[in-house]
Amino acid sequence: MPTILGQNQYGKAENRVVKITRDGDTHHIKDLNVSVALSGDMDDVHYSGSNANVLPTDTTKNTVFAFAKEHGIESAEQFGIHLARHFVSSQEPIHRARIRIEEYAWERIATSEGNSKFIGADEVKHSFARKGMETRVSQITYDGENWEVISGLKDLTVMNSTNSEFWGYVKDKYTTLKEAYDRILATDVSARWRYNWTSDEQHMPNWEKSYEQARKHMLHAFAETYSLSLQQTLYQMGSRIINSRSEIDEIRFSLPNNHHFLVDLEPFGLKNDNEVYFAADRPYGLIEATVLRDGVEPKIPVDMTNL
Ligand SMILES: O=c1[nH]c(=O)c2[nH]c(=O)[nH]c2[nH]1
Repeated sequence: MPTILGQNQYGKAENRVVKITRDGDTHHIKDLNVSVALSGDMDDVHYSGSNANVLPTDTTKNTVFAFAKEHGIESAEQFGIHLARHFVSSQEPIHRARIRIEEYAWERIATSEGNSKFIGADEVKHSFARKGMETRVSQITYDGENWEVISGLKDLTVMNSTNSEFWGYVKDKYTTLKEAYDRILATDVSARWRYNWTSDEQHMPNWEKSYEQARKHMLHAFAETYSLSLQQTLYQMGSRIINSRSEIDEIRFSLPNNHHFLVDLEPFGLKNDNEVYFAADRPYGLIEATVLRDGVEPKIPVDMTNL
């Protein structure tokens, strides 16, 4: 044989598993990206195509999701140890398992007012923002006379682990979506808001405070809205800002609907009680709209991605 097989490994990469643990109405999230790589007696499959030693990569994916239910996710390390031990000890031909895990950190959306039935002391029990992801953006335009200031943010990832439904939609012969009465609502907020300040340089808005307040109102509205659609949540987020910040007249959102699908664990004899989700990255719904102070002209471009 003129060639020989060198190092090899296989498995399912990037299994996006989200586990919600419900402690009464306080929820906890574990959000992992788990990649499995197995190696062992795999000469035959490469040389002759015999799959006799091959545990399918699809099975390694199922194992990740089933283990999230069966063993929980105490820590990424503990979860990885369980998985690696399982593959090596249950499959004779597999001698080595490498589990790589990225963990995405979430923090609770803090609120101050305590003004809603969904709000605890100072944290919402089921609303989270991904740590350290967002970027603040601004665009300043001046023609020698007038200013236009548009500010905003992108990649602010938020999640409600309950208080979201989606049903009553149009159904045609291609509709397969099941109505949802308790789903995860997650999005990466991209928002741009326009200030009505145009010329009086003695009376500029306080940009820092305004940004901080707009962001806060947006997050509170996200957390406090019992959502029947992402469109409804979007409108609530926008109108909360317009109603609380007189210096802002217009806000435009681009909100991907980051789908979380409940994993079917029945084939493994496990019940999935809204605990283990597959976080899909694409395709995603994309919900976009402008919210305006009544009577003002919209000026933020429909396609604001370059803004
Ligand atoms: O909040 C939603 N809005 C939609 O328009 C939509 N469409 C869909 O399939 N799921 C959802 N969710």
